[in-house]
Amino acid sequence: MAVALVGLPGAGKSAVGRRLAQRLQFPFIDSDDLIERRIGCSIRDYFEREGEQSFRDVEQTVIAELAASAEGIVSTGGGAVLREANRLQLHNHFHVIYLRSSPEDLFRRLRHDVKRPLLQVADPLGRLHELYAARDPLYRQAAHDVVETGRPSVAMLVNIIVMQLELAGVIPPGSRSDPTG
Ligand SMILES: Nc1ncnc2c1ncn2[C@@H]1O[C@H](COP(=O)(O)OP(=O)(O)OP(=O)(O)O)[C@@H](O)[C@H]1O
Ligand SMILES: O=C(O)C1=C[C@@H](O)[C@@H](O)[C@H](O)C1
Ligand SMILES: [Mg+2]
Repeated sequence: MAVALVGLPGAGKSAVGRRLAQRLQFPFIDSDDLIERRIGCSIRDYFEREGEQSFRDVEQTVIAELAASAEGIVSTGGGAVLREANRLQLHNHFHVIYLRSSPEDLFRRLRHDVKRPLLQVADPLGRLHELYAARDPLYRQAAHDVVETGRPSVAMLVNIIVMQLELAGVIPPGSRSDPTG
């Protein structure tokens, strides 16, 4: 069983992915964490030092490795779908869920964030609109399902995804009952 979450920065891939993995008792892997372990520094520092393309090369290697072992819940970096090779790896080896959020929702969640290098600009909302326009079609190409994240809480999103995974036959029926009530 392998599920990958894709979506823009702040869509909830890490937050939802971690809770989903706990609920289903599957391993949770955040591809950004794997990359940071490999490069030995923060992604933000690596962007500044080596540039985005070098980061994307490391990201592609990590995604290919994850696809080869495809297990558990993987939350991907926001730009993981930019390369076609990554979109194919993800689509072919995972059940991919696109957590779709509007630029306005993302801006509300991330306006105080300083960790996401692509948003450290004068007009982060404008930047989110650009990222959304460029990437929404790519997330849809990679994905098997789309989940709207605007209103539901993280806990509600986990319930929605568990239901979708059951309907898609990715997990057996009965996984839906929430042990926390
Ligand atoms: N549905 C939601 N409702 C309210 N807050 C949320 C929701 N989803 C995520 N958040 C909050 O928004 C912030 C960003 O979420 P998260 O780090 O999971 O995003 P991400 O998709 O992993 O981003 P990145 O691509 O940059 O890694 C976190 O503080 C998280 O708790
Ligand atoms: O949206 C992006 O391009 C990125 C999102 C983050 O998850 C990191 O993977 C990195 O900061 C790049
Ligand atoms: Mg994340």
